[in-house]
Amino acid sequence: MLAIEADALRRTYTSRTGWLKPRRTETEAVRGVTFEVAPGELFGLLGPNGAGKTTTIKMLNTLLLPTSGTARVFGHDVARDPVAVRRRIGYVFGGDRGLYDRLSALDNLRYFAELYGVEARDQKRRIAELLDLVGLVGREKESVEGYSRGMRQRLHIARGLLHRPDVLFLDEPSIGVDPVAARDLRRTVADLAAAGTTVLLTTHYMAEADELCGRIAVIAGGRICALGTPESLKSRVRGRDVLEIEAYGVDEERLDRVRRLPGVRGVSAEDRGALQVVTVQTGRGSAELHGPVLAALDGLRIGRVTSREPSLEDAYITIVEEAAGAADPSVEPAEAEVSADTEKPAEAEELAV
Ligand SMILES: Nc1ncnc2c1ncn2[C@@H]1O[C@H](COP(=O)(O)OP(=O)(O)OP(=O)(O)O)[C@@H](O)[C@H]1O
Repeated sequence: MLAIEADALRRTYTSRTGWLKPRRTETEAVRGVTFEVAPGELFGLLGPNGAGKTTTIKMLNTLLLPTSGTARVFGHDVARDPVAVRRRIGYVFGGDRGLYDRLSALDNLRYFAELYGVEARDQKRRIAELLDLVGLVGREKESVEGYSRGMRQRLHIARGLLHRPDVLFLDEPSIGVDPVAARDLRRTVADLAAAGTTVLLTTHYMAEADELCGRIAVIAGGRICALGTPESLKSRVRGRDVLEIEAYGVDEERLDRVRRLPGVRGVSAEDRGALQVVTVQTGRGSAELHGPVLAALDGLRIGRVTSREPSLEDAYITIVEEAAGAADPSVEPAEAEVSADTEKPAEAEELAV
């Protein structure tokens, strides 16, 4: 049996804007998403801001009703049998919500164990196991107020696992976590999957997705635009070389000049402190493009120039840009079926089972 089956899932949000003349606005957040996750798989959902990742997760974990389409978790339909689904899942989201700061980690876990209906005789052993899994042994009696972000995130994961869920949804777990703590967090997630828990992870950190995920779905504009192993996604940009140029004061005009050069397949720029890093994807063995690219950036102070193999991030940027290019705004997506009972989100923000 599959751990997760999403079949043509759609979700349209309806909101009212304006005070004197209220208007109904519809946002098609998820527009027909289909994928399957096998038991024990570590599956990644990647996509730009507003792509529909959280909405997809909220439909799978029963916090939101789909507008149309179906989803099942270990065979239980999320809309028809939400209680059975909730018994099999845990949900951990990034950020600061969801823990009691004044309480110790131990008391937080005891409280949530009660809430999740963990049998009294199992609680002590289960909490000890989880503190060990997330590396908080020795710190469990300290109040959470004094915890770092990384420690909080690991405590969140322990909380999400108290009732031994078969599937764990991790929505941007490493947001705001420093690199060392993020590495520990990745180890915890990898251990979890190795022990048989199915994990559905969303992240904006490509290196994290590359290291952890067996398969990845890239979602943009509410649709899946690529699905496969990290290697198969990277193979989309295989045969390309990546040129990275550190520069100061990069502007759109110069980037456009680089984009227009023959042999250039993609260009992006990212702020890194006072400078920008311009990433140029070119055909393989295109050392001859170094000169023209630098000439197109003429007038800027240039730092280091390096050439490297494409990464998952390069593949991801290409996939998302191609999807944005392919989306034709003049073509209306198929009609969404908005019915009264799917307009309001389910009340529960916490998953009590
Ligand atoms: N409650 C809501 N009411 C109206 N629109 C919403 C609501 N929640 C999300 N949206 C819209 O739905 C779209 C998808 O949002 P969603 O949060 O699922 O994206 P995401 O991929 O998780 O983004 P991010 O990476 O920024 O978290 C966005 O356009 C967002 O503005």
